[in-house]
Amino acid sequence: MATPTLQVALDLLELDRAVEIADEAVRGGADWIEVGTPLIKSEGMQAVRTLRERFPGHEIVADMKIADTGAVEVEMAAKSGAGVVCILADADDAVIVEAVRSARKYGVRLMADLINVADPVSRSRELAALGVDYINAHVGIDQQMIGRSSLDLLRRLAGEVGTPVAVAGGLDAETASEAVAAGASIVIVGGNIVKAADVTGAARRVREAIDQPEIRPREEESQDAAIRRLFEAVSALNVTDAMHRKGAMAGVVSICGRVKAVGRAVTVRTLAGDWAKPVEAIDVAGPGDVLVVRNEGRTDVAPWGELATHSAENRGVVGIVIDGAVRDVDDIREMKFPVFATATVPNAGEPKGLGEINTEVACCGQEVRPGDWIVADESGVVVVPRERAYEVARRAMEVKKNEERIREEIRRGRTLSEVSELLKWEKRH
Ligand SMILES: O=C([C@H](O)CO)[C@H](O)[C@H](O)COP(=O)(O)O
Repeated sequence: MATPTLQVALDLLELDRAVEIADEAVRGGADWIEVGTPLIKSEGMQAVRTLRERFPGHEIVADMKIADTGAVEVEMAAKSGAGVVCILADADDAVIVEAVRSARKYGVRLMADLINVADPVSRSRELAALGVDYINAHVGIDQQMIGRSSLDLLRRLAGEVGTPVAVAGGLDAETASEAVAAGASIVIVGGNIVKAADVTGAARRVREAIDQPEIRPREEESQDAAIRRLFEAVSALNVTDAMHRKGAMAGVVSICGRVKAVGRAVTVRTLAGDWAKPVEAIDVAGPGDVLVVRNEGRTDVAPWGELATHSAENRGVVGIVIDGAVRDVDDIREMKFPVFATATVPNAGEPKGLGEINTEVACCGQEVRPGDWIVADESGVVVVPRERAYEVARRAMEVKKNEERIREEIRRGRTLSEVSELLKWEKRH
């Protein structure tokens, strides 16, 4: 079998950064350079021309995702220097046929992107018959975030399609190996190379993985375990960024400084200062849960203190969030237990038992339902609706990865404004 091709996908918005990253990726062993769809939308065909000039020895792939006017769009990309042009597999046959005619005329190859195709095997056969050169088993970035897998798609095509098959969608060194073993001849990697601080190192790891595929047995992981693993690896900031800057509680701070809590919410609504329900909730909670207490928003009386914290810790509870005050702060700090509150106050109320456990509560500006996920650290507390938890956790990890490259570019001397291109992307009115 021929050595698989490594295609690096430059899904960036800015050409200078893309050229720099492409250069580093090529040094790590990337063969083909893909001008990603976001880059084409941001910089137009100039991105294809520039990369063609800067990398004369490498194939340039224009990820046009063509949906209409097949001939014209292939012509644009071909005349700008692309050798491979991407079209949506789902485009009408009329578009595909025109794109193929144009590709033949300008001496370029067509890659059909299976993103969102209902019957990938029969569509791939149809596309091959229409003259498409490569099939790309691609699961898009938004689809990856809800758990779709490009390897699953690739495996469905194995042995069914005559044309060379590419694969794209969240691949890294480990999954790139699996992709080659599953029959991919072109392995496309975007984020896991271009977002790395060390792009060359990341590309090299994928290169080695596809040249000498090594399949390690994968451990099964439940969705809950994956959510927890991802949330534990990111910050509360990454999580709110992933939620379009939403979900953060207002005015609640960490009592113990640098601590972190990740878990599902057990909610408590209590009459101000009535500490019976918060303490009873410890027995309702299980290991890995976070108690979220609404104390009517009052800060003059504490429904929580050191003894409750001890009891919660023993039970395996991993954090407490109080829309209200806490006391025994010195003892809690010694315990380094993650307690988040809006205030501290010495006096407790009485255990009268007025309130509810595990009903919806409004806490510091956020609705919290039992089972919602809480991610809390020194910057504050973020609530993630339970039905979106997996997607948000995946997106938060992407935010974190993205920041790795930005941090590296700042370290090299660019300003944050330059890296983020703030002026270019100011909203026009
Ligand atoms: O085609 C892509 C996507 O639709 C954005 O344009 C990506 O290039 C492709 O998914 C590869 O990127 P990663 O999924 O980040 O590896």
